[in-house]
Amino acid sequence: MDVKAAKALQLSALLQPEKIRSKPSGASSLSISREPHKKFLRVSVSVKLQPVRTSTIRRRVAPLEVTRSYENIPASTLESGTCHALLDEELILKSRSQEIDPYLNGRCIYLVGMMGSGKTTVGKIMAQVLGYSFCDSDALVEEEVGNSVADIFKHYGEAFFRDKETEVLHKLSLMRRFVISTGGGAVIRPINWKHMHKGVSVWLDVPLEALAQRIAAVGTNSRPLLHYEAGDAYTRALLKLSALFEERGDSYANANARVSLEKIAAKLGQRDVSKLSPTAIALEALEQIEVFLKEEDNNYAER
Ligand SMILES: Nc1ncnc2c1ncn2[C@@H]1O[C@H](COP(=O)(O)OP(=O)(O)O)[C@@H](O)[C@H]1O
Ligand SMILES: O=C(O)C1=C[C@@H](OP(=O)(O)O)[C@@H](O)[C@H](O)C1
Repeated sequence: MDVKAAKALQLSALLQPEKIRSKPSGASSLSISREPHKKFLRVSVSVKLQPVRTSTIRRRVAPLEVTRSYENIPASTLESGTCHALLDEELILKSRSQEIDPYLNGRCIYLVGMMGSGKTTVGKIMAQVLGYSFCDSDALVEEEVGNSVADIFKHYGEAFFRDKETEVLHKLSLMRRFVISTGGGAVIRPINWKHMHKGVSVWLDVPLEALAQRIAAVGTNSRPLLHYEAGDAYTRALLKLSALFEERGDSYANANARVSLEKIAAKLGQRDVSKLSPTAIALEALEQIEVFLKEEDNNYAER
């Protein structure tokens, strides 16, 4: 074991009671190994915590267990403390997911938002931490039609794609324990909301400039509505995204919870939303879901 790195990764520093509202049960382990070329580390951490009961819902409280392996971490990253932050986030995510689990009661989570808002990236993290399965409604349409989204738009048109999207959302509304990344345009049909309201919906609200940056970086091959023939990628994407948002902004606001990247950045004292990690966004999503679910629970109790 690398002693300097182990010191940098004191487990006690991870157990911040005010953040995770839990206390250690004593079971924790850490192993660190150095890759042969000496620059990279493999870190494996396992922490088991006994949560303190805070919710009003009666439930059995399971211990909180997080096991994470990080491959190819530069030793400098670990020693700088970045690793602490990653592991802290992991524990907080897990704690938050346990907090909302009994209120969710197996209902699916639907992520809505513009193209490139991070529904897939953030959704996978949420599914993992909640012990849910993840699925992407676009991928299900592609599977059913046997073509990529881009080819479906090209050969059959948008209306055909929208019908398939509605069919897929209907099927998903009969399922439990899924985090679903929906297509950016799924919000425009009221019938889709009828399906999505069977679960809990979350709007990932990302400033259009940040979206345009991401789209310009990955290209528009899989996003036919943003396709452009020529010109500056960022400007083209921003123009198209702005036009779409003009039509859809109100529909996204139908979601049960809203995750505003601008608000997260303000909370963290950051100026640039593009610096926010998908994990920090997933954490805010769980917090906003918790707010919605507790309000729903209170309204139910008052009736
Ligand atoms: N928080 C983030 N910071 C930086 N890039 C991100 C973030 N979230 C997603 N991305 C990147 O943006 C692109 C679109 O993300 P994706 O999850 O596919 O969005 P969506 O499913 O909403 O279309 C991907 O290349 C992804 O890696
Ligand atoms: O905004 C839209 O109308 C669309 C978004 C895409 O999904 P992502 O939001 O996952 O890119 C995909 O469903 C299709 O290209 C149409």
